Amino acid sequence: MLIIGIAGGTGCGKTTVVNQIVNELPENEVGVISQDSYYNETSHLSYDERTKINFDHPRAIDFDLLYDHLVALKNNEVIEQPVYSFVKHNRTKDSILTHPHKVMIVEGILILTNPKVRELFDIKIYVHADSDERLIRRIKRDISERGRDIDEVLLRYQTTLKPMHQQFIEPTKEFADIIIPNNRYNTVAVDIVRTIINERLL
Ligand SMILES: Nc1ncnc2c1ncn2[C@@H]1O[C@H](COP(=O)(O)OP(=O)(O)O)[C@@H](O)[C@H]1O
Ligand SMILES: Nc1ccn([C@@H]2O[C@H](COP(=O)(O)O)[C@@H](O)[C@H]2O)c(=O)n1
Repeated sequence: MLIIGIAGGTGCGKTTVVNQIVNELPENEVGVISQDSYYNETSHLSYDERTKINFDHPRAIDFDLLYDHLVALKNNEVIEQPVYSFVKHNRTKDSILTHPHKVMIVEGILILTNPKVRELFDIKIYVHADSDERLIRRIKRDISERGRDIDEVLLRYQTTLKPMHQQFIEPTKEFADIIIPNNRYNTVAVDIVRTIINERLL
């Protein structure tokens, strides 16, 4: 199994890059794990308390569960990937049966911050987009897809997104084997990554 970690700040285009890679690979050979599925289970908190969580800090993520799931997949076991709701700020009661594949892609803002999880990646990729570009994309996406309004996104950006990006996310660029510049759609970089995957799969 080849495990690829794809990190980068919110709105840099990780999900988009993953989809571009996946679309060009045979369906049965690739599986995707999202770090967002591994936000801590917080049912013991009220909705208001959950809105105050710093979702851009590594301690918001259940890295132990993510690590155990990746090891299980490596051992050819099927896992139950949790499903996360950005509207409820919590895991739902659902899970997705995720089967091991020749290529497993793990994407998320903080996945390169955890040393144990980082060690499991055969290829580490960091997607870069400038902060103004990421903010614009985040505003549009959170309003259209995640039930937020402009004030919520901007407040979160100033109080947590920006400082956490500088403290935890941007520094993980140094762990990357490949950095993809993604201020514009970068089909050349995606082609290169796909070629590397195909070579490793031979
Ligand atoms: N290179 C790009 N240029 C313009 N818009 C992009 C680009 N990559 C992604 N987007 C858009 O930006 C938003 C956030 O992208 P997404 O892939 O969800 O980022 P991430 O997973 O890193 O948060 C989406 O609406 C997506 O369509
Ligand atoms: N309840 C939540 C949980 C997380 N977020 C934000 O999601 C971002 C990570 O997802 P990307 O797809 O953008 O990589 C992260 O910046 C969290 O602030 C949220 O808004 N609400």
